[in-house]
Amino acid sequence: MSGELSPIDKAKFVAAKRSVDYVEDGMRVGLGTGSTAAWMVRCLGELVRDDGLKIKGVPTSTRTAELAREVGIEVISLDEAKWLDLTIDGADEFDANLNLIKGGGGALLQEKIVATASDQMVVIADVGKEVETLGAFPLPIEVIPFGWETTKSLVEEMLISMDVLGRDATLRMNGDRPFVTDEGNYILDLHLGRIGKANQLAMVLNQMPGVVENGLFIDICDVVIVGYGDGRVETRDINEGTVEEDRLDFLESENLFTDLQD
Ligand SMILES: O=C(CO)[C@H](O)[C@H](O)COP(=O)(O)O
Repeated sequence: MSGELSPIDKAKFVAAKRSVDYVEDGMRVGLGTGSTAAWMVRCLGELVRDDGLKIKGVPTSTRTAELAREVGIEVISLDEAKWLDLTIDGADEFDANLNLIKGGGGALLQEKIVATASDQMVVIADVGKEVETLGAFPLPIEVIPFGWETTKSLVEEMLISMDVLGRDATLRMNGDRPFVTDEGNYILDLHLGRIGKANQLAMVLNQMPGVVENGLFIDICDVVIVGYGDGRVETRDINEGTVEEDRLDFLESENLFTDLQD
């Protein structure tokens, strides 16, 4: 494949490219899922191939596992790794406290398990994912297929009782069939509009029978690397605030873009 990357893809790419600076020899690294995380996996693969970087990767989905193997990253399971130095993943939304909505790609369960088992979670995102209040992006929850319609009704009732703005839940589809996660579950997308008490909602959702996990990542993320379409990158660190602002030179990276897309 060839051709110009769109500004959003450039933004995703520069965030991904900067994130691999966090990876050191010998690390066990959680590998996220989604288009931004895929750039990061390819960048890591390049470092493994060309610079002899030695890492073990724990993928958060079968898709990411396939890509990681393809680009030459040694893949191990989370149980083999036991604990990770770092996880790098994308997000659908992030706010000023670095709380997130994740699961747009349907991998939220493994993503949350892997991120929680890591010393540090670094999120990579284009600037369009930044929000004042979480909730414009539909909140995914992973549910057991058994009785999913009953679970959906109970979730909707709970949203009414919590006075949440939007109450609609829709079953995520893959063509004319339900989308099925790597764990064999379904996804309900909650169209909330605005999530006032994200922590409370996350806890209530996870207490409901049939709900396996929700896509709110509260107090899990340490750093968000924000990419802009013009190549600028900002690093938002939970402890240090915005610590960095610079630009990745696209001209120098032109071959890399082409390589990565081929
Ligand atoms: O949570 C995720 C997958 O479950 C992704 O990280 C999220 O959907 C962002 O995807 P993209 O980088 O393609 O915009």
